Amino acid sequence: TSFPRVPCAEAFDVIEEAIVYRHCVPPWVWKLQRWLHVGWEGKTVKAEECLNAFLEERIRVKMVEKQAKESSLNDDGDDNYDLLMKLIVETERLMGAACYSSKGEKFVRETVVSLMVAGRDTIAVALSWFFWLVTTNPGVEEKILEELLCTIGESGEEQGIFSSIEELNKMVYLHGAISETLRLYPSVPNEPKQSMEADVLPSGHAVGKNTRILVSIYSMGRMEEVWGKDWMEFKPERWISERTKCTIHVPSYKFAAFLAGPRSCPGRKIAFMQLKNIASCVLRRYKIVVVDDHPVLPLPSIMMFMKYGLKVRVLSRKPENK
Ligand code: HEM
Repeated sequence: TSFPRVPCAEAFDVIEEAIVYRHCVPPWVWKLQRWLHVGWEGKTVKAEECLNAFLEERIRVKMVEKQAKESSLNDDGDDNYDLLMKLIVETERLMGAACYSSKGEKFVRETVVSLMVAGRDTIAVALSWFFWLVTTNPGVEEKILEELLCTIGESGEEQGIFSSIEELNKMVYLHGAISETLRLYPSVPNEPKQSMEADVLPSGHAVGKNTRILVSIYSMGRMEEVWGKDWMEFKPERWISERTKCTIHVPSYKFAAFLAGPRSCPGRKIAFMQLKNIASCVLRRYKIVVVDDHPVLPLPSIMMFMKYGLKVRVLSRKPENK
């Protein structure tokens, strides 16, 4: 069986590929293609129209919801909004209602696209690599399940797993397994940067003005001098202090999956929350078995996609309850 088609998700894939494409051809080529609506750029223009129409509709629905909430006689001042509602409210507050109607909607739509680019495939690819690593290291899977049982007990299943951030924070071993996944298979494997001025790197290498540098986050996670002789091993224990049994703080210049410095990922905490929640919901209910002889290889791209996806069998852990 195959999954249902989701046109806006397909449009999103085309737009993401355009980012890679534009790095591979001279700018005049893709700009001309875009102007003529041909080639990959022709597809991208259509994909943008599809995605924009989807987002405009979602924003319109949210605006109606917001107005209904504001005019409701029972408005109790509850500001427990979802992210999109919050974004609309804040944009309106900062721009003023008049300016919002001309520029605000575009701003909200573009912000949503940025968050989707930043937070969609990064999480999806991290989960693929996580499930592959965990299910091919059964000892790790057992320890995660044990930790889950200690943290939320049997009843957690009905309650939707974690009931608080405190509970989530207790999942130290799972945190280690996710960090270890991102060390070996960072969702963003390479970071291209360009120098604005000539400089000298801490290593002593001179860098000229306007020079392109490719930081390989993938290689940094696999350097013996940084991670030790066992760098190839998938070891969640690496992230846990033997003395305190708590998560060890690893500086972002060593573990660079979320990059370091002022432009590092602001979604890091949300990412860990999502990854921990999804990983434990799935592992608790299902045993994932990777199909024999399925080749698991990274695809050279802006994201650490699996070249052939991850083919698995999903077995219920509690067949008697089904
Ligand atoms: C496993 C998950 C994630 C990883 C590995 C990751 C990694 C990164 C990296 C390496 C960057 C720097 C990109 C660059 O400068 O070229 C970045 C930027 C960013 N990330 Fe994440 N990210 C993840 C999830 C998320 C999520 C869930 C969100 C938000 C919901 C998010 C929001 C952002 C934003 C807004 C930026 C741009 C920051 C800026 O340019 O100043 N990320 N992320």
